[in-house]
Amino acid sequence: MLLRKCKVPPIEAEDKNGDHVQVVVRCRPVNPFEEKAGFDRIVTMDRTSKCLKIQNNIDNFGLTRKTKQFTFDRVYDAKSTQCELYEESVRPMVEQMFLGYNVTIFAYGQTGTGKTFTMEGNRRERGIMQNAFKQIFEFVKTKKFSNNTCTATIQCCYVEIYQGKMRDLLNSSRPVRIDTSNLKLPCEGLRSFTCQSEEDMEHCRKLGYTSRMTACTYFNEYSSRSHAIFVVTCDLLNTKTRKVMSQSKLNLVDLAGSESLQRSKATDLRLKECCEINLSLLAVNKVISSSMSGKSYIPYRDSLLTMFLQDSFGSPSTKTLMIANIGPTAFSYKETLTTLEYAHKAKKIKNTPKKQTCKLSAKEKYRKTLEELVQCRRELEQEKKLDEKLKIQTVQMMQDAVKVLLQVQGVDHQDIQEFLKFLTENSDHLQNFSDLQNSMQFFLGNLDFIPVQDKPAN
Ligand SMILES: Nc1ncnc2c1ncn2[C@@H]1O[C@H](COP(=O)(O)OP(=O)(O)OP(=O)(O)O)[C@@H](O)[C@H]1O
Repeated sequence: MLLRKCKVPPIEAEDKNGDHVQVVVRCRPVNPFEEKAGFDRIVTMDRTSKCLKIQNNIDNFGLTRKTKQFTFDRVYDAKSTQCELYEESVRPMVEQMFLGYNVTIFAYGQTGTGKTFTMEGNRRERGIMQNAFKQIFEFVKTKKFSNNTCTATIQCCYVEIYQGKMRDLLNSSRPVRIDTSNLKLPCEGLRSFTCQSEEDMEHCRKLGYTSRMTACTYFNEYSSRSHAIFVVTCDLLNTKTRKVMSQSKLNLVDLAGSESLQRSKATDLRLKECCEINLSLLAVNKVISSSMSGKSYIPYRDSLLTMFLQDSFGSPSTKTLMIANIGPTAFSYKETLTTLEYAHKAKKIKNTPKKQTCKLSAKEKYRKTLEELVQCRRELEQEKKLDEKLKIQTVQMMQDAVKVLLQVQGVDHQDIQEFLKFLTENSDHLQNFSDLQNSMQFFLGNLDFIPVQDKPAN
């Protein structure tokens, strides 16, 4: 087991494991058209080594077969389930929203590769959205029951970008326009709904989904012709002090699919849509390239999509997960290779400055401590039995975390002192593994709600 000890400040700001854009690749099954035409399967994956290989098509002389290899944060082959993808790659990202981060999860790839299936699911399998709604309300309920010091306000809205215009998918009668000065939601006129349950959110999703622009194209019977962004905002309020403890959001993005103009055989409106989609995806590509090369000017303003998602690329308060969807056969070799190269490039974007030599701000330190504890709890849950060394280490880690918080400016000292007391009194009575887990759960449940002001630490 990998049990990392919480560091007592100063904590070095360079994060070795998590602040790059996370990139996973998902390959859909062979479709009936590819099956019938007998296209070769050209993509192979190894989930353990996270490595993916793609073979090129045999050239005109049938001579060369070259293989290109890529490594990503995770790879999912055609047999992988929605549930596996969610549990391994998405759940830890959504968890970050409760720590005050803005989280963006987006599906990218050629048309017909399964972006909408991945995000919205179908009648048989829940997609990322439904699973995220469940996770959010599980969190809200746990917190409300574990202590009554906090309330969470969860709101959602659903917007589509179609042919360079924004449209509110939950209220199409009102005009919507971009407003980047509004940090919480870079939009004006977009209607937000307050949700009390997972079902409320699902209702909004379904409502928006049915209003989306779709059309039958050469590649996909139900092709999305727009970029759709479902935004969940989460405001945590301390009921005792009435202070807002954190405001964060989750962007769930189903991008329209890229298409080769030549191969798509599109004409008229479909052709216009196709051009518009490709242009906005090119703008995303340029933003990724500029963020990666550390340029000071990032061309966010090149498209509505990049303006709306501005804080998803290269911002220190954002965690981003890109799901690159691809097809498995030689039918789309070129497009698949382009998606993989693009995704590989995105993997190099860092959401934090390269190296910070200054100390972390109080809020960052607080978040980091919570992150370490959440990670520790996850690792603990995978353990089969509790040994004495593990117990001592974990309790020590919780105590260190409390000390970190005590040194952070703006923390409500009285609350933290209470936890320290709780830990000291209880550590000797931890008899078994579930005691330790409960204690950790209790600790995290309460710790999450201690307000921290964003002042620099001493
Ligand atoms: N992993 C998968 N398992 C089973 N079916 C899949 C999978 N991925 C995609 N499909 C099926 O492939 C078809 C195309 O998927 P989908 O519409 O989600 O593609 P898309 O990338 O969103 O396309 P577009 O960009 O044109 O909107 C659908 O019928 C979908 O159910």
